[in-house]
Amino acid sequence: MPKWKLVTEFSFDSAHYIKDYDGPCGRMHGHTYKVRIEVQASKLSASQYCPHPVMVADFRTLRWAKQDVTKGGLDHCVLNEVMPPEYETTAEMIAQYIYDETKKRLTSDVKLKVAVSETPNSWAEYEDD
Ligand SMILES: Nc1nc2c(c(=O)[nH]1)N=C([C@H](O)[C@H](O)COP(=O)(O)OP(=O)(O)OP(=O)(O)O)CN2
Ligand SMILES: [Zn+2]
Repeated sequence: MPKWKLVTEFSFDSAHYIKDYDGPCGRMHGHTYKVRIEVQASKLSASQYCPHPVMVADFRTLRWAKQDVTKGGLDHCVLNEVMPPEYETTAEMIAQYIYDETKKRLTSDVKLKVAVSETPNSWAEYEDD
C-alpha cells in the first residue's frame, strides 16, 4: 500500500506557568516552543485551500499554531489563558492540545504525531493510536 509521510517544524513564543508547581516553573516565564508535526496517510485528499486530491494535509493547516494568538494560533500569548483548563501547560499537554486541535482539521484516515519542546534538550511527544 502506498504511504506518504509529511513532517513540518515551527516555533512560537509564549508565556506560561505550571499550576501548583513547587519551583521556578510555577512562576510566569516564557519559552520559544518548538513543534514537530508528523502525518501519514495512504491516500491524498482535497483541502481547505485546494479542491484537488493532491495532499495528505496542507502544510498551512498543520502549522496553524504558529500564527499569532489574535489569528487563532498560540504565538505571543499566555498559554494558561488560551488553552482550555483541562490541559495543563506542560510540554506533554501542549502537545496533546495541538494534537487534538490539529486532528479536527484533518480527514479521519490521517495518522498524526505531535512533539513539543520548551528547551533545546527536552521533547514531549503525543499520539493516539
Ligand atoms: N515532564 C516535564 N517536565 C517539566 C516541564 C514539562 O513541561 N514537562 N516543564 C518545566 C518548566 O516549564 C520549565 O520551564 C522547564 O524547566 P527546565 O527543564 O528546568 O529547563 P531549563 O532550561 O531551565 O533547564 P536547566 O537544566 O536548568 O538548564 C519543568 N519540567
Ligand atoms: Zn516552562
